[in-house]
Amino acid sequence: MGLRDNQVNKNKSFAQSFKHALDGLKSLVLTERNFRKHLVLAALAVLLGAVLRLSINAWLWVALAVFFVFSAEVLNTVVESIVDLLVGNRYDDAAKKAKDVAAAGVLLSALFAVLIGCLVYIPAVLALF
Ligand SMILES: Nc1ncnc2c1ncn2[C@@H]1O[C@H](COP(=O)(O)OP(=O)(O)OP(=O)(O)O)[C@@H](O)[C@H]1O
Repeated sequence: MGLRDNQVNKNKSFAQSFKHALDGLKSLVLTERNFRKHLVLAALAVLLGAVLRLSINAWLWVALAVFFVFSAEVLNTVVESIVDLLVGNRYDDAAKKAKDVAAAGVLLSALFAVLIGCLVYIPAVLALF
């Protein structure tokens, strides 16, 4: 992934912790296709929100939905990585359950985002007419 510095001991400073968190973000963007799709959709939601001049209350709901989806993607990627580390390419029922449930978390968060999107953007668009 191009992120290896071979460190295996604990971070010694906030700067080091922060750098590794940024490495994680970089890894998400570079390796997770679904995360990139959600990033683009979030950018579009922010753009549309700016055009529609959403209220602060509406922005809070949009932000909650966006970060909920991002968090679910992060958790999904963590689960996939750990499962792959443990079982590799071998089929395993527990591995399937872990990956499927993690994916279900992303699906639930995306449904929540769609719900918030409808509740926030439809009235904002209708208010233009
Ligand atoms: N080792 C395994 N044992 C059993 N089933 C597995 C295993 N690895 C993957 N699967 C099944 O294949 C599906 C896809 O797994 P994969 O690791 O490719 O996820 P992915 O393509 O990264 O998923 P996503 O679309 O969420 O990014 C899993 O949801 C699971 O049902």
